[in-house]
Amino acid sequence: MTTITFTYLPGDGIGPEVGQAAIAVLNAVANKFGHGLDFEEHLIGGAAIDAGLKPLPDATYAHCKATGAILLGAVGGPKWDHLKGADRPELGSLLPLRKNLNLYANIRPCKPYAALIDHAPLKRERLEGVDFVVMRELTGGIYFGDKGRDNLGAYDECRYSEAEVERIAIKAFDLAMTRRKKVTSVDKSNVLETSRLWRETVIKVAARYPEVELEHLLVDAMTMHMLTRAQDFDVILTENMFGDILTDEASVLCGSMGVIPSASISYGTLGMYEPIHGSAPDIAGQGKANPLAMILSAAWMLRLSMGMDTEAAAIEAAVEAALDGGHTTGDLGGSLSTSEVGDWIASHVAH
Ligand SMILES: NC(=O)c1ccc[n+]([C@@H]2O[C@H](COP(=O)([O-])OP(=O)(O)OC[C@H]3O[C@@H](n4cnc5c(N)ncnc54)[C@H](O)[C@@H]3O)[C@@H](O)[C@H]2O)c1
Ligand SMILES: CC(C)[C@H](C(=O)O)[C@@H](O)C(=O)O
Ligand SMILES: [Mg+2]
Repeated sequence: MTTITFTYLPGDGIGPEVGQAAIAVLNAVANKFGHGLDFEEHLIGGAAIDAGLKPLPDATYAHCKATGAILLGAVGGPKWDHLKGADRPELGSLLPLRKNLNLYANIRPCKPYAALIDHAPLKRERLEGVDFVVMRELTGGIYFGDKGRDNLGAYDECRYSEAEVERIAIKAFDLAMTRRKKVTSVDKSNVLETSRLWRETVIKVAARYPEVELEHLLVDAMTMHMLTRAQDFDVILTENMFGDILTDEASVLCGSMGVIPSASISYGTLGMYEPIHGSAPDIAGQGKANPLAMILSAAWMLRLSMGMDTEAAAIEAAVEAALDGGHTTGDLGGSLSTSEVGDWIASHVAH
């Protein structure tokens, strides 16, 4: 018997709500396919702080390292906003987890579901045929530079080494080779030196992939192109902060913040899987959160960390069926609660 083994980090706000829904679906997958399910739940972020621990407790980190497969809800929220630096949930837990596990490649897909196109705020012709993936660099750039306050004010240093740009560019070109063979690299090379290095390095890597078309766009213009000609993109390669911002924008194409999953990977099967959204304090505790991004993140964990393609596809088919049948939360026009959507998808997987 194969066992699905992972570390479960519900975190804060809606994290535990969407997490419960994903666990229900993973239970159904384990039953259906005759697998064992072996996970430990650990504290992270604000929940760890409230328990008198560090934002990333040693036991949490040790378990993540041991399983090498992590399913994370979200961290942070207004309750912990007064905290500074590494005492904050985001800086003290999520970022070190990504950095220390060297999860430098963050993959975020954008493919609007057919069932959502009619509900979308954008016109049908802007959405039909959209299918791109953002390859976001996750362990460098301004998030990880020196930051602080001095007598002049405040500063955040942004650094990239050529090696950091090269390895994420390779991931993007490798992915493009399995898709429509186009990479759009997004930078701010008209102003930033890190972006100039980014562009030079991407051009060097591109020379090794003669079949792949390479396009460069400046990030400000990209925010417009993403809404007006999203069909033109296949793999969008970008640095840490630009990727963060552009993928929240991409959620508008997909119908909601609650539908885009992500995988953070490096080499081998090590991976962390989390929705792109945050802890959504405005809807936390009300059963309103859409669990699809978390459920799809669990599917990616099965596929990428465990090689369970069939099991992942079964979850994705159930998500599609839920959308087709209107079994959704309010953000997608439905009337189900978070747990009801999770249970619907779990029972669809089971049959
Ligand atoms: N990976 C993470 O842990 C992560 C990611 C982003 C933000 N955050 C943190 O979350 C907190 C809140 O940040 P924010 O409000 O800017 O962003 P957010 O993503 O939490 O919420 C933005 C908007 O999207 C909605 N939304 C998000 N997820 C949803 C879902 N599953 N279903 C329906 N609606 C959903 C929210 O209600 C809100 O209106 C902050 O502390 C931030 O640092 C954490
Ligand atoms: C919470 C924050 C540090 C995080 C990021 O910016 O990477 C989040 O916005 C995300 O998209 O995963
Ligand atoms: Mg973000």
